[in-house]
Amino acid sequence: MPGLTTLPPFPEDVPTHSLLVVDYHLIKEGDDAEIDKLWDAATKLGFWYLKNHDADAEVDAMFVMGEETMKLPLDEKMKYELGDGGNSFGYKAAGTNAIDEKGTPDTTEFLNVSKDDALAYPRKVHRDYPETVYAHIDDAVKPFMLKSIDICNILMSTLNNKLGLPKGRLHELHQLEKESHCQSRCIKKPPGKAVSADELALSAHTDYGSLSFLHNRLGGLQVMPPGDTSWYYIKPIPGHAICNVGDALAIMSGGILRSNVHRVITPPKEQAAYERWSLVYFHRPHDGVVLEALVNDSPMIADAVARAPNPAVFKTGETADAWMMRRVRMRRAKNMTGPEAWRQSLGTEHENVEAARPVSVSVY
Ligand SMILES: O=C(O)CCC(=O)C(=O)O
Ligand SMILES: [Fe+2]
Repeated sequence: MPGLTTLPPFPEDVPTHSLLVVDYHLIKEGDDAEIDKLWDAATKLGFWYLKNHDADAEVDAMFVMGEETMKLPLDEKMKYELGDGGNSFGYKAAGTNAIDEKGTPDTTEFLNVSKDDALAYPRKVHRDYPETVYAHIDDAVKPFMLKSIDICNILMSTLNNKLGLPKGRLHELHQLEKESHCQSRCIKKPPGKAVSADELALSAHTDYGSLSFLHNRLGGLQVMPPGDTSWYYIKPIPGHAICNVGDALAIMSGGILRSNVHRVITPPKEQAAYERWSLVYFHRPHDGVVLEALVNDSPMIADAVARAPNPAVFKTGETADAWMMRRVRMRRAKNMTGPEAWRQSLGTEHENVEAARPVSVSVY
């Protein structure tokens, strides 16, 4: 099982970025100092470790489900492939996403399960999934989703209050009962070809949605901190999830919350020879929510937008649904017709990466 295999330790001698460690229990209890720490993390880098999340058993069960699914014959998995139209639920085969504007194919497989399909099971909302998903719907998929949703909701409402928004405002835009692109994602990356190669598994991106609740075992995830031009590994720490802010919350908050650019490359040093597994829950606004800064709900947000060098970024005019589908569609290798297609696949990383390092978008 991916979570339990003995893996080489994360090396000490690679450039690593430390993250603040936020204690979920303390956040839930409303501890002021811990809430300030979360605020610091969400506004400065947009990434943090989350400890005491009590989701380890659910995460391990999802890795079992993910491994069983990835072991199915390719032609079976292909029955559930996402396709090239912008759908993000189902199986993403290796080689179907582009990692650059030239259309270089990726090497990672995903299994994305919709929150709507999982929670409505046995009713189908969006699509069917491989039999392994249904075999584990009650012992893995639903428990993982429900736990992740609870955690994201608590973090989000804490940020809601710090942003000076009326109580429950962000919650109104992320209603569980409404259809959304919320999903779990299991990712499998094959062993790297060369120990030293910076082979890209996921090219530089920002996450589409509001909050991501990530679990990985091997290194490979990297961030480019604000104002920096280098990539730094985020060290996986047992029992610590990695959380990050996505574009939707960055936009709604007028840029106060940071959706930081990140990527995944071959795990460092001896870890490169191993399969890399990761698991994410993506918390996203429900379909139909227009992505724009909540300037009428918070003076703090209104002020941030008024001072922004490019306020247009915070009034996209696009719904969460359209935003997601455009970006997913334009990352497909088949649709990658050049720089304009690549640009359309980007979210706020366009601004972040361009500002920090103009060459990195075209390199990766
Ligand atoms: O696999 C990881 O560590 C990160 C995955 C990620 O960034 C994503 O799926 O958006
Ligand atoms: Fe990501």
